[in-house]
Amino acid sequence: MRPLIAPSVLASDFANLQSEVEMLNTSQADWLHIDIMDGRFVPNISFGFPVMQAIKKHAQKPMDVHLMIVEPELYIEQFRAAGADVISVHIEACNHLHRTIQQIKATGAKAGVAVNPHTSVSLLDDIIADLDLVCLMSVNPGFGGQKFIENTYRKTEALKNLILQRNSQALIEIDGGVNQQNARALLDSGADVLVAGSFVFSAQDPIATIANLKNVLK
Ligand SMILES: O=C(CO)[C@@H](O)[C@H](O)COP(=O)(O)O
Repeated sequence: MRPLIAPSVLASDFANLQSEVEMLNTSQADWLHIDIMDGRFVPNISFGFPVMQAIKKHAQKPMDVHLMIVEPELYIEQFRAAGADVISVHIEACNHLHRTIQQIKATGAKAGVAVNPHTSVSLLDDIIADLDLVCLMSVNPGFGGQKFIENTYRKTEALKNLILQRNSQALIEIDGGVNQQNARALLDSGADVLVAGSFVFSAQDPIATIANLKNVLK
């Protein structure tokens, strides 16, 4: 049911990862958003396969994996084996995006493309029909806790139009700076999935915060 809520585990307490994942299991979160950073595509390093596998062991919800890495095609099968249900690669990181999307689908995972704030969604025109998800970055990727970029509303509308035009089934995911203030307007612009990291994990009551996001249209 729209919206899907995908808390970003990057903002969780890594020293208590099991209990954070168990908290998400009991919440109204739909997916767990997993940010993989390589220190090359983005100026930060997050975590890799062992941590993902540890999360998967306790997670009762699909893992939505956002690859902020160069040459993602080298690791798709490994991410799937580590428990990814949705795999998104950056358009800016792929020389052969169509091939990489087919590679993701061949593993049985859903295939997504992530788009940096400066990249026009018009570049997705010839791939949109093949996608399950487009992750629109509403901050520059690499860090949690950044300020939401307002141009995202316009971009979401443009992407929604493209999806309708091309008869695509792709969901629109918004990632970065999402909170209770902008959630409603994002959904009105066409968003389907809201990623929220610091807004959820720095809240006094993350379960209630997730519920409020989930029910923002009611
Ligand atoms: O991909 C990223 C950052 O690169 C995001 O998933 C952030 O982790 C979202 O965190 P908040 O902006 O909600 O704190």
